[in-house]
Amino acid sequence: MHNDALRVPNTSGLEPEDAKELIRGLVRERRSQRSAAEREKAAQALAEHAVQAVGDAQCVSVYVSRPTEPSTYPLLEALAARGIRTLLPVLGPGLNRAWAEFAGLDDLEERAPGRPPEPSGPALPAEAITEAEVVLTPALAVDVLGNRLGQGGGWYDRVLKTARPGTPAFAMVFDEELVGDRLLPRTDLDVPVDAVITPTHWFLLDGSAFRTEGLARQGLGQAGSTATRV
Ligand SMILES: Nc1nc2c(c(=O)[nH]1)N(C=O)[C@@H](CNc1ccc(C(=O)N[C@@H](CCC(=O)O)C(=O)O)cc1)CN2
Ligand SMILES: Nc1ncnc2c1ncn2[C@@H]1O[C@H](COP(=O)(O)OP(=O)(O)OP(=O)(O)O)[C@@H](O)[C@H]1O
Repeated sequence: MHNDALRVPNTSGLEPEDAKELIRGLVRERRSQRSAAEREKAAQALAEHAVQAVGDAQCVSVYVSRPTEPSTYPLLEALAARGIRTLLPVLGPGLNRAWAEFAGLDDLEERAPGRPPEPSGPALPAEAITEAEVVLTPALAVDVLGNRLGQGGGWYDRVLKTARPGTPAFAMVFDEELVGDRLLPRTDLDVPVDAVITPTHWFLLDGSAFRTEGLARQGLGQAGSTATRV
C-alpha cells in the first residue's frame, strides 16, 4: 500500500523545469512499485469517482493510461456503458494534438512504442476538444491550488487552452500524489485544474470557478468519497 503522501523536496533553488523533472522522477519511482493487484483495485475505485465527477456530461475527454499511470480502462468502459461520448488523445507527427472517439477496449492499440494506445477511428482535429464538457487529464501530482505536474510534453497545457472557456478540468492521480504541504513548481504556461479525482474521492479545489454556482450550471456531480482506501 502507498497511502503516505508523496514527500516533495524543497526545490526553491531550482529552475521550474529542473524542479519538475526531479519530482517526476520521484513519482515515477513510486508508481513503478505498485503491484498489479493494487493498480487494478485503484482503477475500479477511480472509475467510480470519475463517473460521479462527470455527472450529466454527454461528451468528455479522457486519456488511455499507460501501465503505471492510474488506469482509465474501467472508466472508459463505464462511460461507454452510460452512452457518454469519449474523446481520446491521438498523437500526430511531432506529438501534434488530435482526438479520436473511444470505440471499445479491443479497438485500442499502441501505434508507436512508448506511446499510449489509441483508437483506430478517424483522427479529429485539436479543436474537437471544444466538444468536451469535462476534460479529465493525466497527472503525476497535483497541489492544493490545482497546479498539475504532467509527463512533461506540455500536451495537456495546450489542450486546456483550446477547450471551450469554462470547461472544467479534472486531474486523475493516486491519493499520495495529491500534494498538501508544498506547492508544485509551475511556469506561466501551466494551466491549473479545477478538481482532483483519486481512488478514494473527488472534489473541487478551492478557487475553482465550479466550486459554487458552476457545479449546478454544468450539471456536474456532487463531490463525494468512499470509505475504501486504496
Ligand atoms: N496515458 C497518457 N496519455 C497521454 C498523455 C499522458 O500523460 N498519459 N499525454 C500527456 O501529455 C499526452 C501524450 N504525451 C506524450 C508525450 C511524449 C511521448 C513520447 O515522447 N513518447 C516517446 C517514447 C517515450 C518512451 O519510450 O517512454 C516517443 O513517442 O518516441 C508520448 C506521449 C496525450 N496522451
Ligand atoms: N501553451 C503552450 N505553448 C507552448 N509551449 C508550452 C505550452 N504549455 C507548455 N509548453 C511547454 O511544454 C513543455 C512542457 O511543459 P510542462 O512541463 O508544463 O508539461 P506537463 O504539464 O508536465 O506535461 P503535459 O501537459 O503533457 O501533461 C515546457 O517546455 C513548456 O514551456
